[in-house]
Amino acid sequence: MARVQGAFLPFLYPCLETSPLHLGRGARLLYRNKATRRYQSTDSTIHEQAPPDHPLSSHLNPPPTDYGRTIFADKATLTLSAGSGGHGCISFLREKYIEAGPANGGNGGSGGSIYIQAVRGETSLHKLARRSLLRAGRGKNGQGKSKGGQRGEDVLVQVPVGTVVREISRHDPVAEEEENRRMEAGSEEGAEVDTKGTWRRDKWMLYPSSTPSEYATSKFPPLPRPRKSNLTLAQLEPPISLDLSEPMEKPMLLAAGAMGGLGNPHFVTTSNQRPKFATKGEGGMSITLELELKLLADVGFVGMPNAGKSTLLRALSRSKARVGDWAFTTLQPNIGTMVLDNNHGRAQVQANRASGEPRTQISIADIPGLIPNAHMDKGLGLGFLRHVERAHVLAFVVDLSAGDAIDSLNTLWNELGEFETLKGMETNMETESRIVDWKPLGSSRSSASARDGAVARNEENIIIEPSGSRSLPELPMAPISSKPWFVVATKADLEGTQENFANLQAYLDALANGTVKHPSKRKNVWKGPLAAIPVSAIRGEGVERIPEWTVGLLDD
Ligand SMILES: Nc1nc2c(ncn2[C@@H]2O[C@H](COP(=O)(O)OP(=O)(O)OP(=O)(O)O)[C@@H](O)[C@H]2O)c(=O)[nH]1
Ligand SMILES: [Mg+2]
Repeated sequence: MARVQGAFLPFLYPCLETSPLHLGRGARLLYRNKATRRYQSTDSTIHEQAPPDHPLSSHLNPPPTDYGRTIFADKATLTLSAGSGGHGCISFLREKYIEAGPANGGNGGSGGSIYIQAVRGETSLHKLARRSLLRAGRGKNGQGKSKGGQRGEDVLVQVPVGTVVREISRHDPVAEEEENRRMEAGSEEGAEVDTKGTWRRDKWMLYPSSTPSEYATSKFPPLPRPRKSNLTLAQLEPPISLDLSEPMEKPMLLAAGAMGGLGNPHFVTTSNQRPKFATKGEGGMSITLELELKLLADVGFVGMPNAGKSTLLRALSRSKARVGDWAFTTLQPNIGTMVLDNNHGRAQVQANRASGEPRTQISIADIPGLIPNAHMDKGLGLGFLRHVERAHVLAFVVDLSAGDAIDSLNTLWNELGEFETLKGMETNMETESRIVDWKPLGSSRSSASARDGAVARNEENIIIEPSGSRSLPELPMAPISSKPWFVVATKADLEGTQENFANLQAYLDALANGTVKHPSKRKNVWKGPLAAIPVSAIRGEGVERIPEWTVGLLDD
């Protein structure tokens, strides 16, 4: 590898550094503002140990190498596989003086089911996105002495509140078997399906010590109908489409485990008292789901690059978002959680007026910066606004030391307005493409039914297209301009920022009075109290007003 200039090394290759922080242990813990006194270090030698290029290194002014990557995903595609049933057992009673006792094989246990539950405390789908396949346990096989097999283990999928679940496809062996039987019965015009005497490897269990010749001669009864567990009644109707916007007390069943096979006592007849066969367990169903987080955070930060969004997030939460004195330090959204407590570890419970449940924390999304013409794909584009779009409240982070704050605010609003326009156009195009449904001559019926995921019979073959295998439509969202918002004016500690702040405040007052036009140039804008909160995130000053104001907006 070519040698890299020493000065760039810590920035480009943090992992190559011997000491990640250049700092002593005390420096890592130093946390100096009064609102966050809890983490303050007791190490008095701290400033002597800090290197000259980061003389005041702390949680809020960290060197660029001191950061933790947020592992975060707002989408996940997941295949859930319910447990298959255990096989039935072939066994006979054996006791003293009873040489050839009656059949006593137990039934197989049923497979594990899959449940889903929306819970508070989860903020991301990354754990599920990483797994991609979740399997419930298989039922155990039945045993001799009429012992039934054990049930398979259930799986509980816990997702954050605000997750939307949509089904992409499913494979249900029991339903398919039933469909096959129905089609066969239909083709023979109501004649009873005769499966007598046939042996199917996937359905029948055979007595281990029997010889092949015995099977060639032995008679099999008609195959029992595929069995479904009682739990399937509680199963959701396909295709699954859920909007889990409230925390759930009890889990909801997504896929019930399959039934176990029947033991050999089920096949005792007058002609065959000692049947040497049992049935295998049913196959478990599998469902492929798309999970998407509809609500990401309570507050979303919108600001230009280098405005101080990540520093503000660090000041409000224990986030380790990367901070650097250059544009586009943040390349991926950071989600932080601000605990509403009284600085002594006791939760300051605030009633959430909408649902009446207590609010103990606020989640914050910090996204990469926006620059003028971001909607023309300048900078990092507008893709990240997807995350802000899903916040309840927007906080515009404006740097008071970087030119006119009003101009910055207007630029940001302009980009949000353009984002909404682009989205509206996209939605219209999508709707149009759905309305115009091209059908080739003479195949109108087949294409219509294929759209619905039904069975489409072409001339030569049958196409079974899983419903929703095409890309799913975008989630409907409230327009950005209708969200409550406020401004956080940062870097208020720097010289000569007072005047800039005063102008900004006057502008917001004029906006609230209606003397100035809304900067987004949209119609249905949010009309509420507008505030500009001056803070110095790097010193942790003034930030305590942010949770207060946010809670007020969230509850209104
Ligand atoms: N003086 C002063 N400097 C600040 C303040 N807040 C942030 N900074 C500095 O501003 C620079 C940029 O801060 P970041 O938090 O990385 O800014 P950002 O908005 O996240 O930037 P991007 O992620 O690139 O969009 C850093 O050098 C911070 O130390 C503040 O309140 N006062
Ligand atoms: Mg940042």
